[in-house]
Amino acid sequence: MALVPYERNCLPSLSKLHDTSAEFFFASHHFCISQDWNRLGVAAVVWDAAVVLCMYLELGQVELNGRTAIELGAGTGLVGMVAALLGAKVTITDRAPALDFLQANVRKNVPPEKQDAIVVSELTWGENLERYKAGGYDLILGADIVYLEDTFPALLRTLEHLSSNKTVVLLACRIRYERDQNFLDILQQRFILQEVHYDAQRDIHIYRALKTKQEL
Ligand SMILES: C[S@@+](CC[C@H](N)C(=O)[O-])C[C@H]1O[C@@H](n2cnc3c(N)ncnc32)[C@H](O)[C@@H]1O
Repeated sequence: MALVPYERNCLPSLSKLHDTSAEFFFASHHFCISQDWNRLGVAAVVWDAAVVLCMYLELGQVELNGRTAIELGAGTGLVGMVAALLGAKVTITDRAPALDFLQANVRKNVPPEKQDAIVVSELTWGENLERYKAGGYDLILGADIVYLEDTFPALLRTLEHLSSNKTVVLLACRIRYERDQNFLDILQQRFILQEVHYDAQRDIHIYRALKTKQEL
């Protein structure tokens, strides 16, 4: 059963959707990501936003080496794994039903010497946030996590809880509906928001959010 309801025009192309694996080359490493749309829905396919965020991380414009990062709504965990291979210590999170699949992808794709750089952990937005250190991360990563209006207040609370004044939030988004833009407008009331990248081929925007004014 799908984890969350979906809308037809939100989906990756049907051919990609039913592939049981997807292959990528990032951070000098070959990834073979297992996918299982039929069993787990949105959390078990690699979305274009994840691919574009990995490409952006590879550009080196964000320091990852020795940094602590957390990925929200990680799905297959591709972004978090790439961040770890680029030098970060990463907590890769999603809702409980997605975690076994996510953990299996991490075990399968991350070389043994890098496994210690990754922790897979449950984080449902807005819930039990005290389990995660307030302001405890240098970097917060999210690919295609702005899509369910009901979750927007909880997602905002989560971003606020995890961010310090030095945290960089990177959100890779396809803006499908007015409500997605509304979330960014609300985010902009609490964070300094800037579009830092746009992939025209895949129609994915990357936004950087910072809690307070600082040197960009
Ligand atoms: C469209 S998928 C994106 C997955 C992955 N980031 C990617 O781009 O390939 C949205 C992800 O957000 C997660 N998600 C949805 N609602 C959530 C919530 N309330 N708390 C935590 N994660 C949630 C889903 O389980 C899913 O993995």
